[in-house]
Amino acid sequence: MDESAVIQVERLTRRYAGRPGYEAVRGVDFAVRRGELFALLGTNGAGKTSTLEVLEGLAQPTSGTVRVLGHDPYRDRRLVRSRIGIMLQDRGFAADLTVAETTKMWAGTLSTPRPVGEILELVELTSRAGVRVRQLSGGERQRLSLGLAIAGQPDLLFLDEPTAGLDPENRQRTWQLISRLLSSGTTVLLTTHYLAEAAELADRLAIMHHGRIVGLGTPAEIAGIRPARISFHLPADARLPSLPQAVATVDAGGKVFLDTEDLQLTLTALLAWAAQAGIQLTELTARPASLEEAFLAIAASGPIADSTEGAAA
Ligand SMILES: Nc1ncnc2c1ncn2[C@@H]1O[C@H](COP(=O)(O)OP(=O)(O)OP(=O)(O)O)[C@@H](O)[C@H]1O
Repeated sequence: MDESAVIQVERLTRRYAGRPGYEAVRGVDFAVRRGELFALLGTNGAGKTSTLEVLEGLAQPTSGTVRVLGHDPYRDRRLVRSRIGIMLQDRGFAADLTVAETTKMWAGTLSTPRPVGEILELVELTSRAGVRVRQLSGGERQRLSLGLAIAGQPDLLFLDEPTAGLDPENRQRTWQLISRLLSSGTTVLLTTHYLAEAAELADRLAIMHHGRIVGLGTPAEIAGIRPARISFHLPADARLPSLPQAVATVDAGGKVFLDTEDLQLTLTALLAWAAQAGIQLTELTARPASLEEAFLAIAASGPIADSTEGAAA
């Protein structure tokens, strides 16, 4: 066990009653370090929610060990609950209460709540304090939900799809709020379907696929499983030599793409050749693979063979 970890998950499995032999989570290991934002990504039905429910103390693992802030989140729920915040996707707000009343009511249930004014300030809802919840926009409602999640000054914050359905401007605003929380030392576990969100916010991330973790690392490390890409136009009479580590393709418009495992090596060779031959490479771009490309490659890989699938529970 890593004693410095805020969340420690070892060989976690989760099987649902009524689906004999079907494991939604199949031996998952990961640790979340103090102060980091760790994102859990996955294809649909990959097992993110099933994992999250165990971490939040809402369900027991079928097997394996989970520690949250040093405790078993299910058995020691009382100890853990006061130190975590959970932002739910669909919090059932009372539509007729105002923003301030909703926040005050929630803060009243907590042992060490922040003052209501501070909560509203943190999620930029001060000017909406007297507005009824039913009149809030989708973005404001999500920010209220975030406000309630941080009301108890949690050491650990669970954010389940915090920007689902938001427009780009509101998404950016929520990202800024989350970044601010991180800089104040809160540890965050985020699940999201927006890869750009994970790329922007996550220190490290895990990609789940069919109940397993199939990629774990920084966004750059995960993106690095796919080749980098160089693209350019060549003059019609030029012939490209063979370049180290590169696989070349040409599209119908004559644009050349070089996929490479070693961007620096291939690019250096390309530029040296062009300089020596006096060739102008127009519209030249070079970039590493994106998190999205890596994710799509993983998602396209299909189910992972597993001897427990279909076996008796
Ligand atoms: N209560 C349940 N009973 C039986 N099977 C379930 C139950 N909840 C989830 N499952 C199944 O377990 C698998 C994992 O589901 P889970 O909701 O954890 O995935 P997810 O990664 O959160 O998916 P999504 O991104 O689509 O929300 C899916 O095949 C799902 O149908």
